[in-house]
Amino acid sequence: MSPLRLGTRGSPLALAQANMVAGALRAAHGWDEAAIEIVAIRTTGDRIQDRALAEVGGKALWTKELDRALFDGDIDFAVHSMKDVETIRPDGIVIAATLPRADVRDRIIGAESVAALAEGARVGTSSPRRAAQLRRLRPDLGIVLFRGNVETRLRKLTGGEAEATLLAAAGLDRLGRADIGFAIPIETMLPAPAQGTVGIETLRASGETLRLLGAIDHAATHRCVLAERALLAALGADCRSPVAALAVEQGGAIHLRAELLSEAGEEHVAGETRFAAGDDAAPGALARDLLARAVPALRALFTG
Ligand SMILES: NCc1[nH]cc(CCC(=O)O)c1CC(=O)O
Repeated sequence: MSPLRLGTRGSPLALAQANMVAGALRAAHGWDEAAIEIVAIRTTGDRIQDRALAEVGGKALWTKELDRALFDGDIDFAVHSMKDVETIRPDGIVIAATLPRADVRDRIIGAESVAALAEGARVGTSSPRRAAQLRRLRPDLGIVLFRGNVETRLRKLTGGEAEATLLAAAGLDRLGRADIGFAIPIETMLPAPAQGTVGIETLRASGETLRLLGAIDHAATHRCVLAERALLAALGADCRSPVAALAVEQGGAIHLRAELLSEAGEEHVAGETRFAAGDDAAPGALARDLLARAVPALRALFTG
C-alpha cells in the first residue's frame, strides 16, 4: 500500500497535532510507521508575521495552500486546528473527523489571573476576541500586537514587549508546555469557537480515505465543533471576529454559549441555548437572537 499523505502546516504545534493524528490512525488500523507520510506545507498565514492578520484581508490564510494540495491530489487529507479554519469551506472539502477536544481554556502567562495584572499592564495578543474580552474586563490594560507561533510569543514576553500574554491551553499542552501560565475560567473568558479541537479534512469524494479517517472521529467533539461553526456561519463571522463560543455535549444534549464583543470591548452581548444533538437549526437561532439584542454598532461588525 502506498502511504497516505497527511498535509499540515509546518509550525511546531501543527506538527505535534499531525503526529497525534498519525498516531491515532496507526493505532486504529494497526498500521506501521510507513503507512502515513507527513507533508508540511507553508501557508500565507505562516509567511506574514509582521501585521495583524485582520489587516491582511486575504481569506483562508491557514488553509488555502492545504486546500489546493487536496484538490491537486498532492495530499490525501489535511490536519488543522479547527479554530483557524475558515467558516465557509470550498465545496467538496469536508471535516472527516475530529480528535477528542483538549482543554478549551486560555491561559495567562505573566500574571496569576486577569484580575491580578498590574494597573495599565500591557498584554500581547493578536486575537481580536482576546483583546476585546480583556478590555471589557480591564479597560486600563494596554493591548500590544503579538504575532508568531507559541515559542515566538513567549520570547517576546521574556524580551519585555509586554507584561503578559494569553495562549490556548491546548496548544501549550501539546507543545509540552503544560507547566506555564494559569488557566482562565470559561466564566471569565469564553474561548474561541473550536478552540482545543484538531480536525481532519478531506475531499467529500475521497471514498476510502473518508472511511479510514472516520474510524478515529470523536463524535461528541465533532458535533460541538459543527454547532460552534454553524453559529459563526449564521453570524457571518470568521476566526478574526470578536466572537467567543463553546458547545458542551452531555447525555445527547448540547449546551451552546456565545458572546459577541465590539473591538474595544465596550459593547457586549451574550447568550446560551440547549438543544438535542441533531437539531441543526439551534445555533443559527442563537446567532439571530444575539444579533437582535446587540446595539447597532455591534451588530454592524457582523454580516449575518
Ligand atoms: N490562532 C493560533 C492557534 N490556533 C490554535 C491554537 C491552539 C490550539 C487550539 O486552540 O486548538 C493557537 C494558538 C493559541 O491561540 O494560543
